[in-house]
Parts: sequence; C-alpha cells; structure tokens
Amino acid sequence: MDDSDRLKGLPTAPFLAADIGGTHGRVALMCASAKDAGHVDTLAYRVFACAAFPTLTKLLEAFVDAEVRVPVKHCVLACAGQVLGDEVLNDNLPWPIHLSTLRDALGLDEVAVLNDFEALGYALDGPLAEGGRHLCGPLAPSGGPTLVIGPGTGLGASVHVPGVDGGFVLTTEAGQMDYAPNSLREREILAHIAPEGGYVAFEHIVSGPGLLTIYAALCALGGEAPQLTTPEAVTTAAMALADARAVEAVEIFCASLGSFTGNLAMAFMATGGIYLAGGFLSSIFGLLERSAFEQRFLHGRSARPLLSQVPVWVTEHGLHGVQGAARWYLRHGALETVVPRVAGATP
Ligand SMILES: Nc1ncnc2c1ncn2[C@@H]1O[C@H](COP(=O)(O)OP(=O)(O)OP(=O)(O)O)[C@@H](O)[C@H]1O
Repeated sequence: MDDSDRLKGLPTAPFLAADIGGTHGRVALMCASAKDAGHVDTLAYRVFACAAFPTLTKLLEAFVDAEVRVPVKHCVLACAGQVLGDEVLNDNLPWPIHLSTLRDALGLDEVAVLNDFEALGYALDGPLAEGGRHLCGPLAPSGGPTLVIGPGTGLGASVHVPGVDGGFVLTTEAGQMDYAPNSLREREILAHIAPEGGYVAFEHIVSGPGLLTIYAALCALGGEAPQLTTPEAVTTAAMALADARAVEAVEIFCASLGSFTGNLAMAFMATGGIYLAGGFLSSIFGLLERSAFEQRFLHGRSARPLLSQVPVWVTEHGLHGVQGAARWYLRHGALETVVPRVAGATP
C-alpha cells in the first residue's frame, strides 16, 4: 500500500479522535466532511474525567460502548508529552500510555499521535478562532505566525506558521522553560518554592496546579494556614473577593501568563495573533482583563512596538483539540502514523 492508497482509505470511514489532558479526556467520533474538503464532522463527543478510569484504554472503551455503532479502525490521539517508541511520556497524565496495547485492546488498525497543542493549532481556521473573546491589542491580526497557549493541568503552546496548503504547526515544550519572576513578590514566591535555587518550570506557576502553588506560597509567606485546597476554590474566592491571598494569587497567575505569552510572541514574531485556550481562562476572563496581563505581555521599550500590534483572544479549549487532531490526521496522519498494525506482530 503506498501513501496515496493510505490517504484514500482514511477519509471515508469514521474514526476516533481523543484529546487527552492531565484532567480531562475529550473523545469524539469524527469523519471527513462530505461538503467541505479538509474539514471534519463531529458525529459524537464526550468529556471524561481521566482520574475515573484505570487506563486510557478503559476511558476510550467507555466512549465506544456509549457512542459508537459502526466499525472503527483508526484513532488519533492528541496528547501532551513525548512519544518514545511505543510509549507516551507525560508526567501530568494519571497513567502511562502504551500505544500498541491501546491499539490491540480496541481492535484498531492504527493509532496516530500528535501533541495536544499541535492539534489546537490545526483547529485555528475553524471555530477556535471564531469564538474568541478579545483580551488586548488590535481587533484584527496583521498576518504572520499565530500562537495557541493554554494553562490547564500543564502549560501547552504551539505555533501556526502560514503557508501553502494551510501552512503548518510547530509544537513546543514552552511550558517547560524556566520561570522568570518579574516583581519582588514573584521573587519571594520563587524563593519559597525553590529555597536552594534550581529549575522551576513556567508550568509550575502558570497552570491550574500552579495557581494553587502560588496561593499556598503566599499563605506561607504571610504565616497563614491555607484555607483553599483546589485551583477552582482559589478562582471562586478571588472572583467573590472573599480571600485576599486568592485575589493576589490570581493576579500573579495572570501577570505571569502575560510574561510567558509575550516571551513566546517575541520568540516567534506572532503577528498573526494569540489564542489563550486554557481549560479555565474563560471562567476568569473578567479578572484577566483587569489584571496586569497586558502590561506584562507588552514587556519593555524595545519589544513594545511589535507586541502592541499583536491581538490576544481567550477561547474555549473544548472540542477544538479533537477537531484539530482529526484534521491533522486527514492531512498528515496516514503518512506519519506511529503504530500501524503489522500482521501477527505486536511491537
Ligand atoms: N474554574 C477553575 N479555576 C481554576 N482552576 C481550574 C478551574 N477549572 C479547572 N481548573 C484547573 O484546570 C486544570 C484542568 O485544566 P483543563 O480542563 O485544561 O484540563 P486538561 O485539558 O486535562 O489539561 P492539560 O491539557 O493541560 O493536561 C486542573 O488543574 C483544574 O484544577
């Protein structure tokens, strides 16, 4: 079977697309759109709590049992982390992922894998971009690379580079870059988290768990016992102005997200705009708008003329990950599949 045969075989049959994060597994049954070349139709979609399942196989089986009534032979997984041989390595996931085990248990012919934010990058010319709420900068982009950034369980980021045939998406491990404190208060927090110095990733601060880390550090620095135990409780208390430490924690989270976003915008000259697509940013949009995000995003004198030309939107992560993964699969997946079934062999 040559490449063109493989590509011909794929688009007609429904296939599974799953966006697997540290907290949520978003799973869909997809097929190529009959009306719109290069687009996908979503036949069924569900969101699962990863922690409720002992393995990814069980999570996907729950979806298949509930929603799938046709034979499915292909699956594309959008997942943070790195693929090493047969395994996806990601500290944020509740379980290891062994691709051949998954493929065999579900009776699939192929399992393809891409990074979860790479998948979001392939959703940019669809509803991901259309549904965004404007946060700062001009209302329209001037063209050029576009960033998708999302704090969830971790901190993901990818870059869409425009070009022929829809351009391409670069995945990144930007969330693993060293956190750089800006204010004296942030230096105090960093010193509290890493009293001996050493590596602290941006993801350790700018994520759901990171928000709780900031809050706990502020309480410790103030000599208080923390009252709140989840990131959700911190944002709820901050929105209600019910807890001064929670308010400050959300402010520092938003400011640090601004620095991170501006850093990536400078690195990639992201004049095409930026989509913040984290799981919970929409729910704190008002706080984000009133925070130091924009001031920190714009950075200092030399970067400001460039960064002030970059629009930033906040959008839902939601269905876009599975849609982007499905679009990538139809475009590239058959040529870059990680684990095809070889008759009689299990890698
Ligand atoms: N309203 C909220 N306020 C603060 N944090 C929240 C809120 N809702 C969810 N979170 C936190 O966001 C994280 C989950 O984010 P998300 O829904 O994007 O999950 P995910 O897609 O599994 O994450 P990732 O793709 O980064 O692994 C969890 O740490 C959760 O506690």
